[in-house]
Amino acid sequence: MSRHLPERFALARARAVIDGIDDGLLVLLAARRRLVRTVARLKPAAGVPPRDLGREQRVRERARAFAARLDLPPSTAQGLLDLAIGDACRQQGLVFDQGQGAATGNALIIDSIMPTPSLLSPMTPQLLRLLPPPRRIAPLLRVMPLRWQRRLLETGMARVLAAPLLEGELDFMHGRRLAIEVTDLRLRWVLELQQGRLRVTDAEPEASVRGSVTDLLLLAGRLEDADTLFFQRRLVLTGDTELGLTARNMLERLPWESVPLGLRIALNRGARFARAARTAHRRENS
Ligand SMILES: O=C(O)C(=O)C[C@]1(C(=O)O)C=C[C@@H](O)C=C1
Repeated sequence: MSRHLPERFALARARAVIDGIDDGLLVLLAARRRLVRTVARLKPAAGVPPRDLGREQRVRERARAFAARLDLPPSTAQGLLDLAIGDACRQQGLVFDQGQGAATGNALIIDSIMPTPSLLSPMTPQLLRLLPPPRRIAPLLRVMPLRWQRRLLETGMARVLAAPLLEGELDFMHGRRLAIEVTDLRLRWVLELQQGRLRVTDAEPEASVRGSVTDLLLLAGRLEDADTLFFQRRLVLTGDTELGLTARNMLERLPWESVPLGLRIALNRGARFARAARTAHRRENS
């Protein structure tokens, strides 16, 4: 029995992380539902039918193409999207037939009047403006318990920083505490290197890196470099300058190629999306 102990322990840990990821999926599904509510309100005024099979088709095709790049079986992506679209249909009182997506009841199907993707792209900023800005998403994130946030973050960092961690590039963090503050999401995590892994701790930080979720994502997705972000004060360093600067230099040298491809794509897409949404919101407010 005891010879299985390390494996049992590792198994329990891995399952706990899976639980955290499942929670993340549910948070995203809840966010999708909120947007479906907005879309449902807009459709009658926009003269668009409640059920839109063309759109559903495109949603599925996008998911299939993205899944292929992530090495995810197409049927898994298909199943997930069927679930999300089915939920959105029920939410709007539309009858969802999983097979062909044929709507019954009162829902109108006027596929032919749907805009082609090329006509859709100029609308993107308008649609993006409908997304809640990060400060409005903050309360939604707070429903995710702190220990789940920690688990997600620790797992994410372990994957992104696997190579520098192995090569000892983060050894300067031993016993040091650096905070990452996501200002618009009102989130803060204090990081410390413990037994070769970056952990989130409750201790007070010695230095902090502060920025908006979009700018931090742009940095993580390599769409902006640390130098520019710090120079433009979109990222701000406070506290122990030496620790902060060492962390900053490390970020600068991060071997991006060593980050798993799927994660790189996800970070890059997430960052582009966040940037486009921010630009759309800024235009609206200017
Ligand atoms: O985009 C819409 O109009 C939605 O209601 C959302 C959604 C979806 O889940 O993606 C659901 C039903 C529509 O037929 C098309 C798409």
